[in-house]
Order: sequence, then C-alpha cells, then structure tokens
Amino acid sequence: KKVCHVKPNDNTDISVGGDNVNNDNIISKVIDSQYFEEPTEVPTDEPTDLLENEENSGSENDVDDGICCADGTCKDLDDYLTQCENKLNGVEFIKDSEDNLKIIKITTSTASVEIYRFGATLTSWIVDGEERIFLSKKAVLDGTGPIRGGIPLVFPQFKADLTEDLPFHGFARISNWRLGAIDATSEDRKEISFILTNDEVNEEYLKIWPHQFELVYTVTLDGKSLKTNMKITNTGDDKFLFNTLLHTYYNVKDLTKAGVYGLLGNTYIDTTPEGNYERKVEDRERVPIVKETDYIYVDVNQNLFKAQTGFENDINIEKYTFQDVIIYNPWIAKSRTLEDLGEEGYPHMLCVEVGRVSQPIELEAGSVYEGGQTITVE
Ligand SMILES: O=P(O)(O)OC[C@H]1O[C@H](O)[C@H](O)[C@@H](O)[C@@H]1O
Repeated sequence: KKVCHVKPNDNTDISVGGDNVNNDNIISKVIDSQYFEEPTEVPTDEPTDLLENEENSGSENDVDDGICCADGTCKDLDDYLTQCENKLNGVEFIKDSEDNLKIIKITTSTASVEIYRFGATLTSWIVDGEERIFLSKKAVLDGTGPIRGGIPLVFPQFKADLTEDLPFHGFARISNWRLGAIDATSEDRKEISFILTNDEVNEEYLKIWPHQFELVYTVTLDGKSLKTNMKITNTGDDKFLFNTLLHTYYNVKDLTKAGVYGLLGNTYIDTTPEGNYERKVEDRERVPIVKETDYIYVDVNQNLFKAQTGFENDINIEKYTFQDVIIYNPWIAKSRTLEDLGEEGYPHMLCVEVGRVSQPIELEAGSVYEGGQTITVE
C-alpha cells in the first residue's frame, strides 16, 4: 500500500460554524459532515505506510506543513515529489517547463481527473471514456487568471459581494495551493487534498481581507462518483465573513437536450439582464437551457439534482451543507464579452454550482465549516 499524507497540524476544535444558524441548522450540519466524513483508513498492519497518527506527531521527523511519505519520513513538497513520484499507483505529476508541479492526474479503473495546482481547479473528469467537465478551448492555463471551465473554487467572496477591492469570486481560484494528502491505495477509489492558508495567498489580498484561515479541498474519485469537499477553518482569533461555491462547469454534448431537475418550488434570484434580480419561484420540474441563464436558488432544502447534458447518461448531483444552487449559461451575447470562452464556447457548457452565496457565512475563531457535493454518472 502506498499512502502519502500531510501531518496533522493542530488541535482545532471541530465545531461547525454557520450563517444565521439556528439549532436545527447546526444539527443538520453536524449530521451532514459526520455522514460524509470519510477518514482515511490507517493500515494498522503496515504502520510505516502512513505517518498521520498521534504517535508520530512531535517526533524528530515532524516538519510543519510537511508531508509524510510512503518511505516513512516527513518531507517537504519537493522531496515529496521526488520520493513519491512514480510510486503512487494511478497518480501522475505533470510539471511545467521550469519543473514546477502544474497538474496532477489521477486514474482509477473507471475514471480519471486532472487538477491544476493553480486554484486547485479540477479541469477534467473522464468516466467510461467520456469527458464530463467542460474546459474552454480558450481557457488561460498559465496561472495568470482564473481557469474558464472545470471546477473553480469561489472563496472568500462571490462576485464582488464583500468588496470590489478583492478579485471577483475571491482569491482561492487564482492562488497556488499546496498539496495535502494523497491516498492511492485502492484501484477504484483515490483521494487527493489541496491546502490553501493565508500563508499562500498574495499579501495584497490579505490587506483587504485580513484573516487567518485554512482551506482543505478534497477530491475523491470513487467508481463513477466524484466528491469535492471544501473544509474551511478559521485559524485566527477573530470571526470572519465569507462565501464559497464549487463553480462546476459540466461538459455539454447537446445544449438542446440540457436541463436541470430538482429545483421545483424553490425561490431563485434571476440575475440575468432580463431578470433584473427579480425573485421568482421555480415552477418547472426541469429547467431547460434556452437563453441566458444565471439563477441563484436560495436556501434549497432539497439535496438531489440531476443535470442533463446531452450525453446518454445524466449526472446526479448530491450537495451537502451548502444551501444555494446556481444554474449558469452565458448564452450568445455574454459569451462574446468573455474572451476566454467566446461565442463558440457556450453551447458546450452548463454550470450547476453548489455553495453559499446568497448571504455571508460568519465563522467564529477556531470553527470549521464544511460542505460539498458528490456527482455521479448514472
Ligand atoms: O466569469 P466568471 O468570473 O468566471 O464568473 C462566471 C459566473 O459565475 C457565476 O455563475 C455567476 O452567477 C455569474 O454571474 C458569473 O458570470
């Protein structure tokens, strides 16, 4: 078995933070996060495979933010790449011309994903030979701007909702994340996590949003399912406000057959120019994509959705903790204004995004907020 794992870093209190939480909300969040928590199995018969355990912490080999490698020593990232590269079954490290880690490709017996270190943006999810995630042909992939397509991670703000002075949709999608843990022990199920803290973020942003935080983004490939989990910890001494979103772009084979099920009866804000931020109630069982669509469904209690993208098999989307859902397609006029998409791009994409954007989440010092989605090809 080959497992690389980051060392546990602190004694952070695992409580669940929340926005305007009442007791019911707290309970459901705790249940949700417990239910979806999938702790990495520690192979007790092979103790040196995995050093993320209590006994090891505090030993001489401990390196802050270090990575414990399969050979039983803690390494920094560069050593980690040297040590673990080619040792992890189904994990490929793709480097740029300057030998910096650029993309990680993970392959299981049924599926594969590609994730850029920049923004921890997942740009490909191939299941049974079919690409289910959209990546614009014009996407900027050199780290100079957000990637158009994939699953950009929105944090700490949605659009410019906290302040115009921070980047649109926040800085997480344009920051270089650290590698966290990789579990490549099984053929069918593999997991990788990425970490972003205030230490990795451009200090100019922190002058505007002066908070200490840790994001752990975990991607789990399991058969025909892909789980993306965002865990946000307030590591500072003061509470902060944030929004977050998994801005998933699905690959569309035939837009005339595209639609989303599961939103009937929910209130949404129509943020298209035509909709003018009007609040409406969804009266369609299936929302088709036939014009510019940019709807924010607010406080959606229902957790199961279905995205039709013109492929033979639909995609089931199951969200947890997150209360809001966005459906987005820029259509013709807006696409023309998006240089990295272009008019030819919009027929091939449909965003179904889960997160919390309709109001800020307040996170107390030491608290954790965790939410995500599991998407499954039927
Ligand atoms: O172009 P971006 O900055 O990536 O934003 C893309 C889109 O994100 C979300 O879906 C918002 O609801 C849209 O209003 C926005 O246009």
